[in-house]
Amino acid sequence: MKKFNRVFLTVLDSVGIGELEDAKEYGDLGANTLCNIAKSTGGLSLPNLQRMGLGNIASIEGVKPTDNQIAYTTKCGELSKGKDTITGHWEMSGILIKKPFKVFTDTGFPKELIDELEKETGHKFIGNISASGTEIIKNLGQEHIQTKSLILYTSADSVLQIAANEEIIPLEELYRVCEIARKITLKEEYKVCRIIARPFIGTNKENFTRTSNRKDYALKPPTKTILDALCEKDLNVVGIGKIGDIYSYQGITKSIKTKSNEDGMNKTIEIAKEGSHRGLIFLNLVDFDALYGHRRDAKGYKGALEKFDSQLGILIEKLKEDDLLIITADHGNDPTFKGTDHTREYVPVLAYSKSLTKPKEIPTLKSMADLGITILDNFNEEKDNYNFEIGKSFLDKIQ
Ligand SMILES: O=P(O)(O)O[C@H]1O[C@H](CO)[C@@H](O)[C@H]1O
Ligand SMILES: [Mn+2]
Ligand SMILES: [Mn+2]
Repeated sequence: MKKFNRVFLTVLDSVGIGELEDAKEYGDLGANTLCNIAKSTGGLSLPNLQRMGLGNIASIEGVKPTDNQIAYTTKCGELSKGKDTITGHWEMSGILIKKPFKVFTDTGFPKELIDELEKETGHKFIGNISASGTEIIKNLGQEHIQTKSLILYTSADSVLQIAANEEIIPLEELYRVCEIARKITLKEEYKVCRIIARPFIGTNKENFTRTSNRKDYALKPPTKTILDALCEKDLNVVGIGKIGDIYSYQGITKSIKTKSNEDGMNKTIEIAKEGSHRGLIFLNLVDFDALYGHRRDAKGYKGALEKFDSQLGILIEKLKEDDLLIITADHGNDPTFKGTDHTREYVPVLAYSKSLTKPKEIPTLKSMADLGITILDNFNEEKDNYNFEIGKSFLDKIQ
């Protein structure tokens, strides 16, 4: 079987491709991030994804199906209970989340938790509701500047987010507060998946802008992941963008921060050019989700997809014969859908290498873990034996 020297796993954060069978349980019937963006904006122009075969996975306005696809294509479901970033990425690395992470969407956080936070950090907190991050800084930013109280909020995800103006609360102080919040919320009754520092700048609600100094403090993966298994084989596992944060730096040999999708792609292209080091280059492009999906900005989302597509052309060109590129997503976030939260969807899968002989459509994958297991399979030697609860390799199908 053909093996690859490096695997580039690229997660287009929130780029779903249609409702999953259980979408109803999530209130997400009808969600389809890619198709609805295309429909509502007069079609997408994605020449590189088109030649890879994206238009063969679903009917996307502007993206034509092709008989000469250059990548293997399919879509992939999610077995875990949840539709957030951590659940999706952890599933890719072999972890099945059976019990959804704790959320405080409808209630806000209990008073006891806020009291403890105030006591331990020496700060006051305002907000404590479920909100869109850009809206809440608009609404409470002025009060925050006047009183120096920190803005605390949640969403439909299992998150406790703390927003503060960088000129009022120095970044290091915000990070310190988030670390304390992380410790407190390790208690079972408060156990949210992530604490997120949400720094912003600006002087009034017209110009408050969040900065790229966002920092996530996630729970540690509960068990060994496929990333750990790769590290144990002395392979490189390079996390680009928020990958490091998502895995609490477990199973990562090198982490590279990024400022934007464009920056993430540029850094990935640089690595592609270098062409050494066996292993996994794991990239997350979060702008799709954070700047456009949650903001319900279909036009902006379209622009980001088209920008990605143009950089993808460069990446494809720079990849070596024995590199494998897999493009996928971690959940949906349909900007034409109600609310401002993620949507329970299939994700696209495109697998490309210069050395592939006859790319075609392959059967739908049941679990995102199939991606991780395929990567592990790629680096596996006969003697190796790993026990992951989920995941089936499709390496034999993409030869
Ligand atoms: O509205 P903002 O702050 O961007 O929040 C979004 O980002 C967080 C983490 O992905 C989630 O809470 C989601 O709702
Ligand atoms: Mn995500
Ligand atoms: Mn999100």
